[in-house]
Amino acid sequence: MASSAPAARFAEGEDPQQLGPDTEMLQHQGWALDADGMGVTKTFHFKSYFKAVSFVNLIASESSSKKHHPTMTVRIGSVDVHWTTHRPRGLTHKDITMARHCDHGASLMGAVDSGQGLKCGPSA
Ligand SMILES: C[C@H](O)[C@H](O)[C@H]1CNC2=NC(N)=NC(=O)C2=N1
Repeated sequence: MASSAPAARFAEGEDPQQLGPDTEMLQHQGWALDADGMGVTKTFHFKSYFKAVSFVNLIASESSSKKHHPTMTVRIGSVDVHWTTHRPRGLTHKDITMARHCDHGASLMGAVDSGQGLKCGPSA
């Protein structure tokens, strides 16, 4: 059989009944499950580098207060955000809540569709 979509793997102590539908909702909002099902990633696009960095700072601020931190890659007009929980290992309600916070923050920061972000380089 060809490779199929990954299944979410929730950390011990989480409620899959609750988090299953929540994860599907995130996938409808453009979040992709990691191949191992233990994390989610989304790329947010912006019209300027300053907006991209401002978005990172918005997420950093909430991360500090919630003590839950993403891996973020900043490019000239986009930011990749990855959420997973290291301990206990797997996807948790914290990842879901923070991913939603990212979607909210991105719209406050004026995120745009992928084709409309600032680009740099030979293919720009
Ligand atoms: C003690 C501290 O709260 C923990 O180490 C936190 C810090 N930030 C974290 N962030 C993420 N993404 N996963 C974690 O398991 C995690 N643990």
